[in-house]
Amino acid sequence: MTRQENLEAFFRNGRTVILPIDHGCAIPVPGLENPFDMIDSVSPYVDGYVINLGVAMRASDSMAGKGICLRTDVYNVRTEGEGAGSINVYGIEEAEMVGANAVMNMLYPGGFNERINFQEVADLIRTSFDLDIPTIIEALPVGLGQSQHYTLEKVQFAARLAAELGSDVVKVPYPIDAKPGDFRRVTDSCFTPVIVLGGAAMNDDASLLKMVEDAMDAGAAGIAIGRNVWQHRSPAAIARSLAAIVHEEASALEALALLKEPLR
Ligand SMILES: O=C[C@H](O)COP(=O)(O)O
Repeated sequence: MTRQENLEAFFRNGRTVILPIDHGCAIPVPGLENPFDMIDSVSPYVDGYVINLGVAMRASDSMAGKGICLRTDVYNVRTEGEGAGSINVYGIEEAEMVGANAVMNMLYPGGFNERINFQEVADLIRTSFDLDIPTIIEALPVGLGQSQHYTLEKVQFAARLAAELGSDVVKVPYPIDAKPGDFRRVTDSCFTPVIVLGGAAMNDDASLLKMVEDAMDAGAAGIAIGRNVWQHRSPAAIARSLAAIVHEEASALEALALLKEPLR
């Protein structure tokens, strides 16, 4: 497949709903004990998955026709501590080996380890051209779980840095200080598609859906939301509501009402 064809595996009309279930390489994962059951249950509502090599090696039928993004770094928050950064352990060859359509790696501008991290990301992007497998760089100011640093100004810089380094798609947190419309500053200053992650489970459907509505209204190309889906009381129902906002231009209120409708 060409680089563009691989990228298009994740997008429908330029928009995407990706389910990341790669958290087992970084943080405890209550709710994700069986990643394959999770993949089966949300499959009708998502366009792709972010997974680690161990899951990718055991790909299930429900993943057929979906975009597969291989996580290339690892980070154990329990031993390293928050903000310690991650280590790049896999690359483009492993992605090809498991038939992935993209790779994902963290970028931590302002992190204590940024010199090594920037070089690892650059090396990954450079080698991605050898096999035409695109990169989705997850740009987090300072580090994973450092949400106090996820301000509009720092997220805007992080997104731009990822794009400048050559990422095909940039994934960022929704800024903690963004008012409706403010996220446009991030999407306007980033010349790649920008997708939004979810962070720790909010346990607040209305706030989650409003955040996604605001992000999409401000030019986001989609979402890669993990814990707020797979730790939800009904992962399939919340995935359906998120997909309604991203793909059908449902409002947050309509998506909230949809949560009460039975699943097919
Ligand atoms: O790869 C995982 C992402 O960081 C998104 O996951 P999250 O929505 O649980 O933050």
